[in-house]
Amino acid sequence: MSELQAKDTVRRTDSGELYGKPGLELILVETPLCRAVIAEQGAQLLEFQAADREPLLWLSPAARFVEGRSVRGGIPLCLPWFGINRADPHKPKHGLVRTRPWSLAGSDLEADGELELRFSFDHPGDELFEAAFHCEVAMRLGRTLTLNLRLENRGPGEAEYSWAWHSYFPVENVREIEVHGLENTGYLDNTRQLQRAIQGGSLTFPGEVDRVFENAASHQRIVTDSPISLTSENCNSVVTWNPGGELAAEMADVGEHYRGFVCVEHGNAFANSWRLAAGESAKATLYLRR
Ligand SMILES: O=P(O)(O)OC[C@H]1O[C@@H](O)[C@H](O)[C@@H](O)[C@@H]1O
Repeated sequence: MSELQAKDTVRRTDSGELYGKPGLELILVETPLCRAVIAEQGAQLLEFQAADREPLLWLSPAARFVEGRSVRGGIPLCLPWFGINRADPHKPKHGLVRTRPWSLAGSDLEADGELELRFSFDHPGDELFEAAFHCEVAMRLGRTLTLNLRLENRGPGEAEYSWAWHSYFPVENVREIEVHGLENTGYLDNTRQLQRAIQGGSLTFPGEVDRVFENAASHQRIVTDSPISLTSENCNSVVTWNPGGELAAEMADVGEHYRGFVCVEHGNAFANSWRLAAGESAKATLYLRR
């Protein structure tokens, strides 16, 4: 539907106005179906709440809003490499797009009341990541949150991309929740130099947990009083993370708040990384709701 109607529900604001911490430009969406806050930097969704539902995403009470730094919470997109850059560990963790300016390329209010926002990002190719690429993220904001990614390799040859939507979900106490949907799946344990292990039953978080599940199922459920459902298409890796108390104490934007979130991240990393030929593109989708 019309861009005009979308304008009535999409407002530009900033982190000073919304959180009392100036620093980043934000987009506030309010429709009869949901409320969302998005940082144009990184096309990072910070808040999403469907009408009559509890908030879907966790935004750290200690989050910082600084240009060039990722905000702790919501859904940062880690790309074109996930985690530590294995070729050069001195490069920034989780790639470069989460801390860069993106452009809001368009918005449409659909007939069913859902709002679609489209963001785009172009990387020219440089010393951080040699291949040029183009990235589009479409957010469909309704009762369900739907994220679509399209990534196009614009480099002259084949390039490898690993990435994830690094989603932070709110929980009352991370020690009391379970994640279902990863049973009997192999993982790389990032707390033990990526040793391989197999997840037996449901996943729990008694302390630091940092696991990369390759070739994972496309559906998970975070079991709390108000469960969260995660379904993806063409995301073959799932990463689960909570730093636990000791590590969190060293993270200024987490600290004592570590109990209040769990990360269940969908993407394609490690064995599932995308190898794209020159000019080739690939797509993935994530559906989240509670
Ligand atoms: O602090 P960052 O760079 O946002 O990363 C947070 C965590 O992100 C997770 O995805 C990784 O598996 C962890 O190893 C990492 O610590």
